[in-house]
Amino acid sequence: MFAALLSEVSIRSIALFWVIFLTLLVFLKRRKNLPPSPSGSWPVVGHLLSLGRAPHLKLTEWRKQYGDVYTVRMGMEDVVVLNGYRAIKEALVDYKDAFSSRPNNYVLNIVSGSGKNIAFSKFNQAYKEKRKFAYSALRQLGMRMGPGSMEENIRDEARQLCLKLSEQRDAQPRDIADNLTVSVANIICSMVFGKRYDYDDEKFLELSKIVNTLVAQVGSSQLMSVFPYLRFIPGVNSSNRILVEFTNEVLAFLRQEITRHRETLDHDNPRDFIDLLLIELQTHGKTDFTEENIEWILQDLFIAGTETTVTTLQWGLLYMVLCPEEQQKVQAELDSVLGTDHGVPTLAHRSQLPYTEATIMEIQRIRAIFPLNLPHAPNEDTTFRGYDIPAGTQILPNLWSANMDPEFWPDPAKFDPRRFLDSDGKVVTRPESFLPFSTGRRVCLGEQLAKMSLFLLFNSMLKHFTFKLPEGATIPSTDGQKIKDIKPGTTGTHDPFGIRSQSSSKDEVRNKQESL
Ligand code: HEM
Repeated sequence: MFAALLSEVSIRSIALFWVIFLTLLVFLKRRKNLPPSPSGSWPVVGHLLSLGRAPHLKLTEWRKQYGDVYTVRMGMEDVVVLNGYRAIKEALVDYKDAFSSRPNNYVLNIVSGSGKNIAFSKFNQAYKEKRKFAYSALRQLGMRMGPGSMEENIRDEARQLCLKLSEQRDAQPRDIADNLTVSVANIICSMVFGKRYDYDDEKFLELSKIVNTLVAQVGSSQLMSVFPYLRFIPGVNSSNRILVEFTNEVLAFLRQEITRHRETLDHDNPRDFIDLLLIELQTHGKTDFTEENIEWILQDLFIAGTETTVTTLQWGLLYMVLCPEEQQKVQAELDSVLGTDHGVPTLAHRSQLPYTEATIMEIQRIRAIFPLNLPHAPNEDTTFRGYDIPAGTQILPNLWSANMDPEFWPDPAKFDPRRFLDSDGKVVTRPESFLPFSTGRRVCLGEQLAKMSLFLLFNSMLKHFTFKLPEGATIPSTDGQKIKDIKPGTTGTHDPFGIRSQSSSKDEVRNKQESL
């Protein structure tokens, strides 16, 4: 009986302890002074169930009710969401010293050696040096003129791409994503290794496959970022294994290239990105930036630079297919400026091709490939708009909400390149509420390269081909809900669609292959 009484007392004490503990927890949480939070957060999972498969849409919808800055619970973690151009710019530009770090993220730590690269590095001295080195190397390569310049390398890829597409012209309708991936990955290879690979080079195909799988795996492992303990569950931990294995394979490949470069390095004649980084490191060696960082930075360029550009091109072609009148306008402008003399355009044509330029901007506005940007975090406890945001809190700048904001973009779901033209028909420079590459300290490092690649590849394809859906095909959806696997920090892809690339007007490839 005594034992029974004791156990009853113990149970009561334990229950009482939990009541007090949970009350204190709730009380302390309330005192955090975080931005408001939507209702409907569940224990353990938080708002995850409400966010669904296209969180950027739900987060944009919540903006109407909870304002530009609010807090959601991702699992057990508070995440502050920034909506609309003003709040995003204020945080990332006006408060750039505060909001330039990255949060801890289990999956991103695996693929970045816990921040040894640039993209997922915390904001510290080492980050500043890595970014400065990489930025200056990209600039030097970008400024080279003539053969071997970045522009010439991209034009060369554009020629190869058009040749490949013309070989496949009479074949079955196809998803040309693989061709685009080869072109874009080769642009990075030319820049980083100083060489390109053939379309059927096994080593190159293997590298592309590994990089693609890695990017896809990061996308599908986001639940593990929220609940890292899932990695101990059999079945789920296979994605953990793939992430580790493939990251190591990419690094091993890059290490070989770095060794090859070091052995043949000529300080007076840097050939490519690796040479420039090695020289920079040897001449101005810094303690916070070592040779190990070089391989992680190179991996950054492949991971951040390939799928992003390919997905944008795919969206572009899809919109051209769905809006044939826009496709015709772009082709008419290309024809009027390039005539039949130029196989592929040059960057010098840019200023003469405003409609084409505006079309590429509209593609990037209407389908932001990083709708929720990469996650940011405050470097230290920060007061923002009257709220107290602790250091390390995950911040999601909802780029989608800016790019699709009806205040800046009337009828935002309509594909209309004219939004980016002024009354004189010139391209509006630096339009507000247009943030495909984000803004502030962590703005995309490859923005210039990406813009060059998009311009030269997109226009070369439209110069030589008209893109159509196969006869009888179901019209692919561009509904944001259909963008698959969009999670913070990953790119989204639309459903694969078969595109038939056809010669324009006269049923022939527009320019003969010799002129390509
Ligand atoms: C259409 C193509 C691309 C788009 C839309 C894009 C977009 C972005 C965005 C939104 C970010 C996150 C910025 C932030 O955290 O606020 C980013 C970061 C980054 N991007 Fe890009 N990107 C593209 C292509 C490229 C290319 C071609 C490269 C390099 C070759 C590249 C390298 C990087 C790197 C290294 C970062 C991390 C920057 C940092 O944390 O300091 N990106 N990009």
